[in-house]
Amino acid sequence: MSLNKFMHPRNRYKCKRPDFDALAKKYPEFQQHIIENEKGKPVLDFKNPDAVRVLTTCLLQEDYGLKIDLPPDRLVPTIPLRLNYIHWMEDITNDWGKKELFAIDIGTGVCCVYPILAISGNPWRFLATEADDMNFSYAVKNLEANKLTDRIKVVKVSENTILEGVIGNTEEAYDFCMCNPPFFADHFEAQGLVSRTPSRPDAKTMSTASPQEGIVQGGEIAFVRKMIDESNFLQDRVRVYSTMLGKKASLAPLKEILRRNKIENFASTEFCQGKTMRWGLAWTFDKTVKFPRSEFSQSKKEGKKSLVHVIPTEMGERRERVSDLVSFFKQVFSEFKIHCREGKQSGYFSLLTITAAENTWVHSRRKRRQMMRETTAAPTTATTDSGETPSHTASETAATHSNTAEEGMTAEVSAAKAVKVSIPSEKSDRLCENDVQGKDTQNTVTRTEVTATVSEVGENTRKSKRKADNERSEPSEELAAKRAKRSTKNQQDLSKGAKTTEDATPTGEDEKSCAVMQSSSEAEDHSPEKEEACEAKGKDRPPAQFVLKCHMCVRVQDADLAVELTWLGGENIQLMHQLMQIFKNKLAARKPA
Ligand SMILES: C[S@@+](CC[C@H](N)C(=O)[O-])C[C@H]1O[C@@H](n2cnc3c(N)ncnc32)[C@H](O)[C@@H]1O
Repeated sequence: MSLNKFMHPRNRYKCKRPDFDALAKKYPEFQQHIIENEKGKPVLDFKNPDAVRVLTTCLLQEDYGLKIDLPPDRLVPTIPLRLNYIHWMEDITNDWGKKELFAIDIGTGVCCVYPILAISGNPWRFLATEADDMNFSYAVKNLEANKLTDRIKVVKVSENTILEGVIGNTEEAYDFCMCNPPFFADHFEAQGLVSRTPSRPDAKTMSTASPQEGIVQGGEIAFVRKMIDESNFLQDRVRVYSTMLGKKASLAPLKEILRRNKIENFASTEFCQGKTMRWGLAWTFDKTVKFPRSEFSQSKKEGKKSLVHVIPTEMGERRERVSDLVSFFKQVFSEFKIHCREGKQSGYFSLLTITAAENTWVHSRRKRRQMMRETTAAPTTATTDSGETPSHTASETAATHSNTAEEGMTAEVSAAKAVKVSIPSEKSDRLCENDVQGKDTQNTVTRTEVTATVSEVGENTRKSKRKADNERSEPSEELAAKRAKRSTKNQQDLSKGAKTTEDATPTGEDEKSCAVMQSSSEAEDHSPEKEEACEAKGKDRPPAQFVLKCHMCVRVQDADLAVELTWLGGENIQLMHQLMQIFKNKLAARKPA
């Protein structure tokens, strides 16, 4: 999959890819490396390091007016990928109210690629460091040949230091530093023999880095750990420290190191180009610095339209079958008046399409709230742990509790304060009957006592509650008109159903099950003909107007069973999240077989 759509929006190559035809006509050295692919299109052989080198020198000449000399046995910087990092630094520093920035490039390489690209679009200056003799002399030569020495100063450094030995004894302050560290711990890793799984196809490009450029003891994690240590000593001598990472797996341990060093203000991002992905990590000791949000993660989050819940091993060990689980879910559907149509099934999976005409799970909560109010109208005693009368009434307390637990949204529960509410045993029986218990709910209801938790719930929960409350207060015709409008939209969403599933960019296990889902024509077909055919066969027809429609896949996953919901349409995706939580709670509350 090409990642170009996630290239930085200002990357000049995002919409206008290098024109190989035009470059070949203008630069004879480039022409030599052009081959025709099977469709007769001129392409470059990216596995040939000479071809990659010539592409970089031609682009630097054509688009930046620079004459750069790149030696044959050193890393060739690819320009479009490098630009993403520079644009990220522009985004970070954009609102500082200062344009003329002074920055550091750690390990600048043979042509100071980051500084030369960065100063072409910004009034910045750079201090560039390099530990390798050959790289250093090429860097000096290239800067001189292009008259850039007044804005970029390159210094030869010892490889035992990263920043401390360079700026530790000076007074100068820098706005930011950037770095493309050696990624690998040894030759095996550098050749892709360690981290590349056998199932992955061969890399489309060859690394052109020499060992001194690509390999460092301990790999990139060790290099950046040292950088973090040194930053801890240098503190705000550099306002923002940053680095690129070659492996996603390095992000989590490095973030942990930052946390352990009590560096709380940090951010990561993705640099995407073609089929290549790199990661950026930045941190600061300055609390006023605000890091921009990563477009890539954001879009992945928004595009994620399926939820998977694996039923815990203890239950898997009961040798429960897919069909048992489906029967269980059918009871839940009937309790919540959710229409269910069965699709393909085997001993290993079962596909269902579920349609809810109304949000019965919120209604059940309302009913229970009402019941709680009635309950607390009777004399109750409510005390906090400290023995004080809580400022919340018992009914509010119980309602909040029920809201948090049962609505099952991903509410951020914080500042929890336990309040014990005594409820007459007869009433609590009624509560037990309907209550949804489970480990996720953290709620305990006994015959004689309800231990409720007064919680601050996250903004999401509040918003959705506000929306529900507004709807409740709307006149019924308005509500009906609104519902009808939504329903039309839902139908339109449905006609895009297959695409929605594709957009979900599933990974790993998700991918397998989605593939199964997409192959199920019955589950996908929502045409009126199909609905009528169902009716003719005596099958129940799904409601034409609905608040939620999704696919459900119950399947064997390793030793366990899993249930996956994939959004097809409805009021909002939050309803699917709520329903999944209801399922989780019901699953956790059922009695052992
Ligand atoms: C992966 S290359 C990056 C080169 C260039 N910045 C680029 O992006 O193409 C890493 C560079 O860091 C240099 N290097 C390694 N350790 C260093 C250190 N402690 N200080 C400065 N440079 C170092 C290497 O010689 C090499 O040129």
